[in-house]
Amino acid sequence: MSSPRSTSTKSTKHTDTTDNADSADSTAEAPRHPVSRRRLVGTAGAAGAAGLLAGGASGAVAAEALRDEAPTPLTSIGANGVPFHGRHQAGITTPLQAAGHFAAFDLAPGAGRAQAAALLKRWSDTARELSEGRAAADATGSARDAGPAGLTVTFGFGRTFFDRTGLADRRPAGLEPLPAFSADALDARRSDGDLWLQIGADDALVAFGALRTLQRRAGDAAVLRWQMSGFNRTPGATDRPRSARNLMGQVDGTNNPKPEDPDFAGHVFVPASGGTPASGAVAGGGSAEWLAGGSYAVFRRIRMLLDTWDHVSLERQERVIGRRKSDGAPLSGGEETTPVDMNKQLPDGSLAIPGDAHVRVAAPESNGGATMLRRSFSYHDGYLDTRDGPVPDAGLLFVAWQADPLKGFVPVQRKLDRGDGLSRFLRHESSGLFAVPGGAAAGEYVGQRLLEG
Ligand SMILES: C=CC1=C(C)c2cc3[nH]c(cc4nc(cc5[nH]c(cc1n2)c(C)c5CCC(=O)O)C(CCC(=O)O)=C4C)c(C)c3C=C
Ligand SMILES: [Fe+2]
Repeated sequence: MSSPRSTSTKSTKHTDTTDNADSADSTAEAPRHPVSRRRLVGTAGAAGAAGLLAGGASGAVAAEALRDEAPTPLTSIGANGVPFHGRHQAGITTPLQAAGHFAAFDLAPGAGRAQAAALLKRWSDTARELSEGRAAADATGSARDAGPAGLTVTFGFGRTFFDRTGLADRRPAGLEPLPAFSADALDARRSDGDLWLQIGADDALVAFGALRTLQRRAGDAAVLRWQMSGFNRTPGATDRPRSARNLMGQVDGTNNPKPEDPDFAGHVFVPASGGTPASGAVAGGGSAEWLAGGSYAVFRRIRMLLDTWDHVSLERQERVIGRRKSDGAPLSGGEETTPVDMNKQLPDGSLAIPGDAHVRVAAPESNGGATMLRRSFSYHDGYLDTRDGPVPDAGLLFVAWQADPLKGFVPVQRKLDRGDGLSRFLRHESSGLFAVPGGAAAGEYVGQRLLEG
């Protein structure tokens, strides 16, 4: 995803770009790392701080103030907090974090609606406390000493959840199973699930602490079905905020819809009743009002055939995507953010963006306007033994967010399945489709409107 990340000097920066930022719970116990003045001095820069300390009487006062400061402040990354409460769950429009975990759970035999409700309440409380940086919520100790580091936890419901909880009549129409695609090589044991968690943080220990704590707090109600881990670039690793890169080396996320686009919410979030009927309705008609403000997540583990890719010339790699590898600029000219000119011809009359280039085949204009927000993590799970020797088990934990999978992922993947130059370098190995409820209001838990409505 491309959302540029801004740096901040505040202790709890609201990185989320939508309205989660207005609803942080201010009534609970204090976060474990309040801002300190030392941090503010630090923002003056090394030279400024050195000048202060060397500056005679006033320098001595400043030095004393620094010594008396407690606790030692966090860097801006550790101190960043993303509000848990809001109209939408955190982790959808939140800028990509450095570490990510995905996990699916099935309700335990005998667990039904009551157990699911208690579980979602437990998980929501834990996620809120962890995202506020409250040490007591971390059952592992692995996140001790750190701030929330931009932690987000996002919860989703799979198709089977509604059968297990006796809520089949409230299952939204958008949860119809995804069609089979010809390139699928899906592992059923690592696909689907009653419940889905997406965890992201800018610190690997914080992200792990959240995963493990939430898994433990599943208790007897749910059992882990599958779990996968991913990563992105660490914020601050580049000279300026830049789009992500994937493991093929491409700039990835450039042409994502932007929160400031007038139709962004319509593409990404399920409207209240009266909006698109298909996504916010139940299968037999009627409204799935509980999903208003929510979204649908399509999750795919897509392995990249990196050894094959690495043997392809740079020119060919760029034509497979339709963009330059160095800076992500379209092959039709300009820079990264220049709109792609699909009709541009080269002097020999051929198309600058080839007919099977990934960006041509995937673009909304090639798919009746189909639009999704891609927010993926790279993964590397070691090496696979093959006849040709070890090959990296690496690729993309692809996540697409949309108001309606039939107007986002499905038509685009159908098209890619048939005519995408990139697909011969990819293997889709696992898949899931989840209905992600809107965010919880203060005092509420995620999914309460479904489970208690
Ligand atoms: C079904 C949807 C998509 C899948 C699956 C998918 C996999 C995938 N994509 C890349 C790399 C890039 N994708 C880019 C653009 C792009 N991809 C999709 C959809 C899917 N990609 C869309 C809708 C778009 C935007 C098209 C447009 O409007 O221009 C790009 C270009 C940069 C960008 O805009 O993000 C790259 C690079 C990989 C490696 C991959 C599977 C592993
Ligand atoms: Fe793509």
